[in-house]
Amino acid sequence: MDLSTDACTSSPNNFTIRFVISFSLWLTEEEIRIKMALNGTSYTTTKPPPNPSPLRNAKFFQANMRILVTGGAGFIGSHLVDRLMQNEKNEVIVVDNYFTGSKDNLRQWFGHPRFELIRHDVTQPLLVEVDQIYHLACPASPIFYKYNAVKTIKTNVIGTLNMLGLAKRVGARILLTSTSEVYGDPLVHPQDESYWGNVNPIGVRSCYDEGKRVAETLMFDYHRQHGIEIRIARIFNTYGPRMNIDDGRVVSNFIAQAIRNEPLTVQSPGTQTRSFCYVSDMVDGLIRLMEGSNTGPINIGNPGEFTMIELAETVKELINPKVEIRRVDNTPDDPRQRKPVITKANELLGWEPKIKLRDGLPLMENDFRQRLGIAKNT
Ligand SMILES: NC(=O)c1ccc[n+]([C@@H]2O[C@H](COP(=O)([O-])OP(=O)(O)OC[C@H]3O[C@@H](n4cnc5c(N)ncnc54)[C@H](O)[C@@H]3O)[C@@H](O)[C@H]2O)c1
Ligand SMILES: O=C(O)[C@H]1O[C@H](OP(=O)(O)OP(=O)(O)OC[C@H]2O[C@@H](n3ccc(=O)[nH]c3=O)[C@H](O)[C@@H]2O)[C@H](O)[C@@H](O)[C@@H]1O
Repeated sequence: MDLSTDACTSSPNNFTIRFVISFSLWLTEEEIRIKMALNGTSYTTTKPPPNPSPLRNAKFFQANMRILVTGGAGFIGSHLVDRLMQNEKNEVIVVDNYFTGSKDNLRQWFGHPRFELIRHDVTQPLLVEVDQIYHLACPASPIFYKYNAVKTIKTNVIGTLNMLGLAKRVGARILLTSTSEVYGDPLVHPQDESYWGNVNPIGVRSCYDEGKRVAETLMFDYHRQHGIEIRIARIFNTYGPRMNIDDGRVVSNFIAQAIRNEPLTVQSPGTQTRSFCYVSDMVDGLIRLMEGSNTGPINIGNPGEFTMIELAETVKELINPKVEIRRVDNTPDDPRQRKPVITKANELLGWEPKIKLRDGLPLMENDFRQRLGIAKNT
């Protein structure tokens, strides 16, 4: 046993702790943790989950895995639910406050014995018995997350704290959908997970960027301090069917504009870049991350990088060659470039995106045409 825990000697508390560490042959987990902290080493072991609550068996249907999806009525969340529901050993509980999501996205599962939908705001505590938590709840479109900035940061901080508290109580594994926006307006290009970012802490986007950064911090603090099993995905711009038509994000804007024969609004300068991932690839990456053994953070995104002018030209070519491309003002703090390094996702999860932008855009066009009631060639 290493007795050289001399980091602090003055405080009586530390003296007592050292005494206990030195003279106890059977160290409790808490004692080992304190000893490691005094040594300056980090504590990353994972506690076994607590005994399942009797409530875990309260329903007549016994799934192998009970999975909570927060924000499950939203764009990515509803596609994730579809995929999880395909496995008949899964039971899925969705909680959502419908701020940017819609019950319509989950209509196909209403009445299914393995599915439950709860109207709930994650800034309030939640008591359910689950084995896994996919924590997505948070508005994602800049227009919507800026609309009530204080609520956005509460959702990111208090919401994540509540879900971590739930994970701790029931011993569930929790996955956070973080964002490439933790890299801010990156000074390193492309971005890998070791980059700490360049984020404005007091800007109009900070409720989201800094909110997600604190959410990541909370995840790692619960992991180190309480042994919670965590997974963090850093998602890069994702697109696909079910995005809100007037969502404000660039792909949904351009597709809706092209279908309605309205000018495509390229925000200045138009040379800013993004890398767009199709939603089915994203869901595949999230499930692999949850099921794998790595905590992350792991970038999940498609490294194909496009300027906004290139995106507008592609949408024009594929959807409406007659449409005008119009330059409009940008919003503050818009990141100038963004492209993920996905080596970690590839090596640790065996994941890479399959759908190219040119193949994904028409799939989204079909969904938008159906919802807008505008057929092709009219
Ligand atoms: N789509 C992307 O490009 C992208 C990129 C990076 C990160 N993400 C993250 O992925 C997650 C899902 O994004 P999305 O594109 O599906 O967005 P979305 O807006 O479609 O979905 C978010 C869902 O969360 C719900 N929600 C918001 N605040 C809530 C609260 N306080 N309590 C309960 N529910 C709440 C909304 O009603 C909605 O259903 C978000 O956490 C987002 O930050 C998305
Ligand atoms: O993937 C991410 O990490 C983040 O990506 C997006 O944030 P952002 O990239 O700013 O998304 P958009 O609003 O779609 O803007 C992308 C670019 O398109 C431009 N844009 C947007 C809308 C438009 O009509 N025209 C246009 O040129 C913007 O100026 C910006 O440069 C998401 O909305 C965030 O939730 C997410 O976390």
